[in-house]
Amino acid sequence: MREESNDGLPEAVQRTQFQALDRVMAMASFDLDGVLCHANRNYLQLLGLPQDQALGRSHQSFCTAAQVHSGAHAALWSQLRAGQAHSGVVERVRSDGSSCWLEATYTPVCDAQGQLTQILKVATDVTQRHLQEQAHQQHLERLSLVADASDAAVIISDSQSRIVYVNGGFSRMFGWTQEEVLGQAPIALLAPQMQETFTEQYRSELRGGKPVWSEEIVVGKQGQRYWAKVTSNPVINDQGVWSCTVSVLTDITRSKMHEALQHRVLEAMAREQPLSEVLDMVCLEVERIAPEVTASILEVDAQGLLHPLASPSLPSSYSALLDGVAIGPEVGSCGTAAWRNAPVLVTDIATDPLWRDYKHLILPLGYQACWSTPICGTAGKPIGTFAFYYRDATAGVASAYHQQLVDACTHLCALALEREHTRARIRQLAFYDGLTGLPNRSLLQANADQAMAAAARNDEQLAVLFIDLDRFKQVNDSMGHPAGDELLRVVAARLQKVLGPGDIAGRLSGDEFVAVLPQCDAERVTNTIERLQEQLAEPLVLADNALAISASIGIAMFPADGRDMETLLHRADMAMYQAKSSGRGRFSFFSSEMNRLAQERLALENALRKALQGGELRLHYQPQVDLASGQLYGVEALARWTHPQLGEISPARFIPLAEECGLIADLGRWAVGEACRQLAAWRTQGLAVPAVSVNLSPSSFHNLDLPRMIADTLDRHALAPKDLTLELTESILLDTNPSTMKTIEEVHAHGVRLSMDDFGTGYSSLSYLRRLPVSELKLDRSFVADLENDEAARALSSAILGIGQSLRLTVVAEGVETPVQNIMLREQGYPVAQGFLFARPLAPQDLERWLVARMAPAQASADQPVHGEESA
Ligand SMILES: Nc1nc2c(ncn2[C@@H]2O[C@@H]3COP(=O)(O)O[C@H]4[C@@H](O)[C@H](n5cnc6c(=O)[nH]c(N)nc65)O[C@@H]4COP(=O)(O)O[C@H]3[C@H]2O)c(=O)[nH]1
Repeated sequence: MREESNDGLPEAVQRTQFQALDRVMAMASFDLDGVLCHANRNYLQLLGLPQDQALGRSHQSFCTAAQVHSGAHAALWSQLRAGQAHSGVVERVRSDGSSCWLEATYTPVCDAQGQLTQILKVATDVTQRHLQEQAHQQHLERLSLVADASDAAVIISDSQSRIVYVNGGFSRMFGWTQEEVLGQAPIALLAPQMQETFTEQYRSELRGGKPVWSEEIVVGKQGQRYWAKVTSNPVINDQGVWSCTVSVLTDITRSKMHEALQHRVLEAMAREQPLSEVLDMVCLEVERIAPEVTASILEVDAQGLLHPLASPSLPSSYSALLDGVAIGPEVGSCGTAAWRNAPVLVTDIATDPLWRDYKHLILPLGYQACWSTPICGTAGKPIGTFAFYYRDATAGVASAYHQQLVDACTHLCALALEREHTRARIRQLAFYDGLTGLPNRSLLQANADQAMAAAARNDEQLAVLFIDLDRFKQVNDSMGHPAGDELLRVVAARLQKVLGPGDIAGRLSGDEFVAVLPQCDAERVTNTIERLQEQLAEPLVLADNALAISASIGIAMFPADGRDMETLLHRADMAMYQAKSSGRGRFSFFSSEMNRLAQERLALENALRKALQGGELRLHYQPQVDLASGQLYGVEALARWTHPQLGEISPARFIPLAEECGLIADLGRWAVGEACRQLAAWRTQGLAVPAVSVNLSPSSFHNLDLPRMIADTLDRHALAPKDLTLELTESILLDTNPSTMKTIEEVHAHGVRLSMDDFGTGYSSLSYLRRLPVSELKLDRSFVADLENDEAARALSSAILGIGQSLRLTVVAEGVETPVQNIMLREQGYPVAQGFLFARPLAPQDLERWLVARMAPAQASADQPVHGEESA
């Protein structure tokens, strides 16, 4: 190796320096082709080559294949040949193939003429250090990999609480990149709601070298919230100074929600709080954790109908509207979620077709979106729905945080609902008869006790019915027990069909049933029993046999026959035996007087039914007289019944009976038909009867067919609609049946006149006169009776006439008995009157005589009475 003296030092000094370098450094020189020309001992040692094998080798042979192939080697040599030095750590290959790392400087060397002649290389072996650094680097990379792969968010902040590092978990959890958060204070960033005092306390702990643990609600870049477990460890440096803090945040939202909800819900369940309270609490807790939602829980029953269970923050009027709605493919979010058995998210209620039929209920409450998830029972079928309503559809609807809430809640709701179902099932087993589903003896007793206490408080009667099936043993023995069971089930169902909402039914044992009817007198009992016998008599086919069912029924009344259930049951049982002994399908009251009355009433009812079918009913006609001219204005048809044994029965008795036993519509139809027939017959005889009035009770107007029936009848007898007047009573206004008004309007539209009977005795509001299309008022006879002696009656009759006239209605005075009444009414201006003064209700032939007598000019005056019914 040639020595150069280009730095101006004396050659001896230079030599000494070189010798020193030669001792400690590896040195070599290459010609411009890269051939090794000289290598000192250190260099040869480093490469593991003896001098004779080393010299003459190319520089490239000491390089790695990668350096050669990548062109790095060629680039280095181009640089050197261009006269540029190169320094750096380089990897070189030893003779045994292993790698060594050199801290090397390649220096191009020129001769005295400035001509580049060789490349001088000075190097130190840094293999050891390099390997250590490499290992360290790898270690760091692995650490960073671990930190980034972790789900936990890691933050390193300096002693000023400024973020210097965040891992990948942090970015995934909160949405910020490292660059976005560097230099920020972690607490201000993630938990801005925290008080300053918390931050102070936190820093003071860390400064003291203590780790800090806490559980906080933290917020991410998009406002998403987590419940996080935060562990912060201070790092204290060699000088004992707090240099930085490593904080690890773990998402514990799910477990925390479970914990918060579960704890409260399970505690409430353990305290036996009612289901609605438990579920209300779930909703309120959810709304506390996530104030942007309104929670609602609905039940889905076995028939697929929705029932509100809890929605404490929604108006109860809204929930009530959902009660009984059937689930289906387009029934809002909840009905659809239950139908699909999958969550349903509707982000725009106003336009989504699923809400088409329901949006008008919820939009006015300010909600835009609704997300509903089915609550599934152990069988996997939906037993309820859990929904979030959102006022603002843009703010994190159905976010991961909400999903976690839903997961926690649906689980708890399922638990609470199933527990309720189990309890209901236990109650069912303990208190209900397994075969028929009716209350068993214990529940019957409890319910009856309550009903009796109420009856005693309100001074009301109550009936206990002991019902025993006839020939049940025969069915059981001949057709087998399954048929017997089926028969009992059918009887239970038919019994329930007959009873009203406040009535109580139960099965005692075998074929013995009991019914308790609160607020019930003997008449209602008889009606109920008749309906029950009718129901039981409906045809029934069991095991291919047609059966006729009947029951013997005994009745005991509270308080007359006993004041406790035991006594009443015992007496009803005794009465039942009495009924059974008199034949099948009978009933008997425990009290003989009541029994007599009830049996009489039943007999009368059956007789009326027969009378109606067998033509025992007749119509009598009472004339209505035009007071100015004395001419006949019309006749009122009044029903008459002569019983073969009991004789004449007053309409005041048989009309209400016909109402109660459902015969009134038939009676009305018959009366209209008969009155029209008679009017037509008179006209054929040449008798001028201008019109006939027929009384119809309110329930006749329930029949939508009535207008057609009336039109047909008029046609059949070639009568005009104005020939018929229908008399209604003011009680029609209490009738809530939707058909009533429609039927009245139609009859009126056909041209049949309507008359308001007994006017002045009923309702004080006269506004109905505007609603009802009547053309006639009938002044009640009580006013007429008092006319002579009572100033007020006179004033009222005059006022009623005034009302009639101002509404252009004909006013007919009823019950005119004396000439003085007649004169007074005439003076007041009454146009028409009716009463015993003119004639009692007359049989048709008597009316004919009356008319003939009246028409004969020489005969009696208009005020001359004719005694019809007495003379008939
Ligand atoms: N004290 C007295 N009474 C007089 C006088 N003039 C007539 N009357 C009686 O007053 C009643 C008038 O009939 P109403 O007010 O429609 O009252 C009727 C009517 O509401 C009802 N009714 C009668 N026939 C029928 C019918 O075919 N169908 C329906 N639904 N109800 C009927 O039975 C009620 C009673 O009918 P009746 O016993 O026939 O009683 C008749 C008649 O006999 C009088 O000057 N003095």
